[in-house]
Amino acid sequence: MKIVILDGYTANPGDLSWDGLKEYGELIVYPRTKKEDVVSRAKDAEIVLTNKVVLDAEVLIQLPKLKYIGVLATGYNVVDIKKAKELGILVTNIPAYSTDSVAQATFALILNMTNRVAHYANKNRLGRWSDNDDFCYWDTPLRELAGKTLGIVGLGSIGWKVAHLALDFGMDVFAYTSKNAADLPDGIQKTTLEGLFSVSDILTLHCPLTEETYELINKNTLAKMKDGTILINTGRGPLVNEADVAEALQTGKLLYYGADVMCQEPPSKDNPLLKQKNAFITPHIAWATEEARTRLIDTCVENVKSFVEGQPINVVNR
Ligand SMILES: NC(=O)c1ccc[n+]([C@@H]2O[C@H](COP(=O)([O-])OP(=O)(O)OC[C@H]3O[C@@H](n4cnc5c(N)ncnc54)[C@H](O)[C@@H]3O)[C@@H](O)[C@H]2O)c1
Ligand SMILES: O=C(O)[C@H](O)CO
Repeated sequence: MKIVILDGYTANPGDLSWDGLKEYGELIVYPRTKKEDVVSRAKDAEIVLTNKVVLDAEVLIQLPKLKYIGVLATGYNVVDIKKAKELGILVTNIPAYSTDSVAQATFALILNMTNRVAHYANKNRLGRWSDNDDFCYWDTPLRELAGKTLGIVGLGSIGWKVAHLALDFGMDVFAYTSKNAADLPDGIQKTTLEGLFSVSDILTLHCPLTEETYELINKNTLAKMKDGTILINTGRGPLVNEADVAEALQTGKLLYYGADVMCQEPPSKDNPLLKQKNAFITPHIAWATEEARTRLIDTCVENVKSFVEGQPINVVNR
């Protein structure tokens, strides 16, 4: 059995090991693969593993030996899962490996906006505090989270964890979710999408990228939000229309945009959000703690083992 990893570098830049996979076949690990090389690299493989290399219908039909795609991520929007199913290719993902890390990163973005730690540390390096007349100074709005309303789109593994952290901060928590209101823990209130837009001081996106959620945040939905809403996106870039978000940041409709993901990754240098003073963008690293990447690789090996043994787990296209 030939196993090909198309873009192994980000999950394992050298500090972890793919050796667990060697038990299940001949393993070839490419650090990264350009679009034009995908078919030639994957064509003899029964098992292909990808994090962000796109396997769309056009690619899949050129891979007749392929039996299994293991997505090295929770979000599996890079694979055309319907076409894969039609072709008899099983697709799995890695659920919940980075829940704690992504929830932490979500609050890192939020707390950066309320407390601006890097801003003050940088100014103080330049002598701003030393030159001050009083024992303290601030030149950004300082905000307390307690009593503010957090709106969550998608109450899965990450949304759930974020909700609990928010409750611990004393926030009021609302969620747009298909779960029954009665099944939600105390303190998390179910609402409609419209309801969520109108109550949230901070709105955070934790749903997958699908046809339904593509550009969920756009000119029209932004208009339904409170003036000065904070928007957080650690889900996927295309959950928002970036041009509309950039405009909302300029008009003040959005106070801040905090994102770990962008529509194009890496983004082009002229993406307006990168230069926007009230946008704080991290380079898709919420998942990338050593702890989470270790769990990712462990689950990847479990997924491949289960597939090879005929009892596949974490299948997303049954
Ligand atoms: N930035 C990162 O490093 C990083 C890391 C992990 C995951 N992610 C992204 O976060 C997403 C969520 O991860 P998770 O582990 O919580 O996944 P999950 O599958 O546990 O939860 C997703 C939730 O979204 C809900 N959902 C689906 N469609 C929806 C819709 N239209 N409206 C509202 N809710 C909807 C699902 O029912 C589910 O409860 C992933 O799909 C991925 O895109 C990003
Ligand atoms: O979905 C995920 O797991 C992260 O975005 C990393 O790819």
